[in-house]
Amino acid sequence: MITMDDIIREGNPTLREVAKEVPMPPTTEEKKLGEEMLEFLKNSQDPIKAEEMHLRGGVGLAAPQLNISKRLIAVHVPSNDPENDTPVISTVMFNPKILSHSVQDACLGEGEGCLSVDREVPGYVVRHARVTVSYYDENGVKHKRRLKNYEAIVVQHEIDHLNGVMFYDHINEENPFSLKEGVLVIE
Ligand SMILES: CC(C)(C)[C@H](NC(=O)Nc1cc(F)cc(F)c1)C(=O)N(CC(=O)NO)CC1CCCC1
Ligand SMILES: [Zn+2]
Repeated sequence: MITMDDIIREGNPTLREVAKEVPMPPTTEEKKLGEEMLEFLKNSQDPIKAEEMHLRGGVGLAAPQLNISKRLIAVHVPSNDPENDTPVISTVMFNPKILSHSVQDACLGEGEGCLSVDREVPGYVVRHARVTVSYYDENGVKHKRRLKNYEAIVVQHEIDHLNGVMFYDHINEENPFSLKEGVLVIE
């Protein structure tokens, strides 16, 4: 199973590569990788397992972070409502693609971090507020899904990893907390 030791950190050139499309349908090995990535996220959000395995609570993971330069991501975003056990999104996406996006932008009020970045990088990471993504599932079936708010941010953060982009590439160097008119701040 995947642990923090399998996650490469900034400085590893793989994080700056453009990952390769996965031919559909995925091979057994690629399907297994997707499942393990999702399992890592679930484990990382389980207090007992996270403590046992020294995992950072993760909501998304891209294959390049495992030094595998393939266009494959996993996202597991829990519901905000503590009463609700159903995650907002929990899926493996092969060859995810942003088909369209809102004019409106958004950012997380607390900025972003990254499982591959062992330091704080303060500043707003401005992204699209809403996106329509297409992707293939582990059976090679094509899906199209509209995402908004936090889950839209997570998927954009992971797709960035497939293009060699790190969250801090989006932060305004002159003024990390500058925001244009109309940008939605997600708390
Ligand atoms: C870098 C880290 C701080 C671990 C971040 N987690 C997170 O932001 N909060 C979190 C953790 C949980 F377990 C449950 C929960 F609802 C929220 C994260 O997983 N990522 C994913 C990543 O590094 N992918 O490559 C960074 C996030 C920043 C914005 C979107 C993803
Ligand atoms: Zn990341």
